[in-house]
Amino acid sequence: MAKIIAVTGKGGTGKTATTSLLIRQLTKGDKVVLAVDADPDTNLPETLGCDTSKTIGDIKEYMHDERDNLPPDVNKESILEGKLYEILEEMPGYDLLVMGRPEGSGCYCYVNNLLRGIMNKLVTNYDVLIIDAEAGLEHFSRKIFRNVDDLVVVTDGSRRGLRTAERIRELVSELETDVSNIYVIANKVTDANRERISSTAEELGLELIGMIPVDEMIVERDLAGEPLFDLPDDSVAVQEVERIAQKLGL
Ligand SMILES: Nc1ncnc2c1ncn2[C@@H]1O[C@H](COP(=O)(O)OP(=O)(O)OP(=O)(O)O)[C@@H](O)[C@H]1O
Repeated sequence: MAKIIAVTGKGGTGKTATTSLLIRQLTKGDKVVLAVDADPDTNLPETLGCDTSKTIGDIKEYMHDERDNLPPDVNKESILEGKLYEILEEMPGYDLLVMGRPEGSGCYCYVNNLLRGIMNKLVTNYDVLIIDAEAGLEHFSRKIFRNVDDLVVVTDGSRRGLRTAERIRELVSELETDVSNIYVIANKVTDANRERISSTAEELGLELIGMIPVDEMIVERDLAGEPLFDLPDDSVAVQEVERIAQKLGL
């Protein structure tokens, strides 16, 4: 069974940057990795340097629209499965799937039910599934992913950010998804706020598994519109993510 890690956090905290650096780290090992961009903003492919435009959202739309036009004797599940494999991007060291746009109006229960079955089957091909999840965790509520081993909440170092992490922890107990562990990563940490972050996290009972410093290399790449995936090994963010990956048993 694949280990499932979901990375979440408020927009702008560095959730996507952190996810892509965790994927970068995973490609250094010999695990078979599936990365899923489940954030409708869809920034992960760009951050990874992957030029993809095909999404699960498009397939869902197709199945939703064509459901009544498909001959009754065709197996809808195999059509959906075939389409899913068509959009599965094979990257060096990992595969990538993009969830894409949110559903249109109408009921998607039928498509989602099919999709859930196929995803559960697909996941068995991998050692690790890493999901860039949206802050509100809607996909989890829709139970596409039933069990998550590690939910990693990325936050900035502010007290408010850490409080958001606390709220996400509360939200998780209301989801119909089983989450085994909840961890917090503080991102864009500076020497000035490092101590304060760890004491606040402790005070709030949050399990802080890493503090990623503000990294000038990330800032430069962001300005130049370059991916973070190929950051050099001496990037301070890369080094901290390496330690975090170890703590996550990756
Ligand atoms: N450790 C870091 N040091 C410097 N800049 C960083 C760091 N982490 C992220 N950033 C920058 O912060 C910005 C937000 O990061 P990112 O896009 O990963 O956030 P996000 O939480 O995924 O937001 P969204 O959901 O809106 O994409 C980007 O410009 C990114 O380059």
